[in-house]
Amino acid sequence: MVTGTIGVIGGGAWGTALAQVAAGSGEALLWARESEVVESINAARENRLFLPGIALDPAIRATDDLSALAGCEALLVVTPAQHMRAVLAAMPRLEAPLILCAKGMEESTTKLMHDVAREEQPDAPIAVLSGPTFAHEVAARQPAAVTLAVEAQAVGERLRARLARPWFRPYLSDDVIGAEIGGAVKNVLAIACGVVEGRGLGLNARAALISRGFAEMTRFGLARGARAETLAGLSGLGDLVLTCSSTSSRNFSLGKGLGEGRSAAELLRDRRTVAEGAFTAPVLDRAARAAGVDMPIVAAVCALLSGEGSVGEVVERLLARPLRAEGA
Ligand SMILES: NC(=O)C1=CN([C@@H]2O[C@H](COP(=O)(O)OP(=O)(O)OC[C@H]3O[C@@H](n4cnc5c(N)ncnc54)[C@H](O)[C@@H]3O)[C@@H](O)[C@H]2O)C=CC1
Ligand SMILES: O=C(CO)COP(=O)(O)O
Repeated sequence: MVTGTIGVIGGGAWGTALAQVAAGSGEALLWARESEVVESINAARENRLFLPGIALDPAIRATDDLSALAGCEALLVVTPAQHMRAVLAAMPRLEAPLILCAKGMEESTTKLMHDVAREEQPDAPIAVLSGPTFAHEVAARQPAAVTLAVEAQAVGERLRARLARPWFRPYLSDDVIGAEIGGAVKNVLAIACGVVEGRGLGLNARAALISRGFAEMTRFGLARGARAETLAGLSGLGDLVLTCSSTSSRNFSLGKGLGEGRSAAELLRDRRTVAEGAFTAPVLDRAARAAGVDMPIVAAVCALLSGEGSVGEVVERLLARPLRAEGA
């Protein structure tokens, strides 16, 4: 059983919500880049910048000193995907388990987060925590379930015991690749579903897009070594359904703006919060083409983000694709 302090790297909405989870059975020490986040958590028990209005557990302490987390018994790594490598590289060599929580792929290398973490911290056991979890609901202790994927079962059981709450249920898996691919791909598909909403294309179109998007996720996942059952579980289909259904999703909201005719540049300018799908889309498109995997919805999202076509043209291109068998 992991009984000591859990470190949380990243004081955005999700890092703060996970600190709330970890603080339910011990101390959570959260590192945030922004001094105002550190001050607001320590002085007011609230993250006013990224998770306003939620009272935080007194067992959460915040720090701006990354090295202070080196002695923690396990570390939840919750920076945006593009910043994870730099943050892990800035830490001393770690042996405590790293629980990766970002949903994305590295732009410069097309690598998944566990590959990046292994390169930067080769001695640390790696776990992936992913699933349908809006931060504000988890932080308010509303019921949620996640996939906790770890290759070493004993490590997984220890982490699950430390993180499980009556309202937060981790389901163990050993499919680290599958858990990561689900979370990364669903963000891109959520942008596409937002476009459907913004353009007023209807609920039938959205359901079709979720199903055909899931077929793309499955094709890509299987090509990269994921298991189909993981992709159909909490971290894949579960998170896809959540994120494709609500403006609480930053990715869905971004797509909705695109569907309403606003440009990606305008929508992404001056953002404080992260919409990971905007970074993942071109990387995923590149990786899919390299692997010979057909991902037309992902390609359509890329075209919209890069301004290569209007919403009308991109939708028309998707609908003009040849008709084929459902399983093909
Ligand atoms: N918010 C949510 O409901 C959920 C988010 N996630 C994932 O968690 C990850 C973090 O997202 P959120 O906590 O929502 O972030 P957020 O959008 O609430 O905040 C942005 C975060 O990015 C950090 N950041 C910005 N520039 C940085 C840099 N140069 N180096 C390191 N960090 C930097 C900020 O400090 C802040 O922590 C993402 O991969 C997201 O997909 C996963 C599940 C739920
Ligand atoms: O990953 C999430 C829910 O599981 C959060 O989705 P957004 O990043 O689109 O807000």
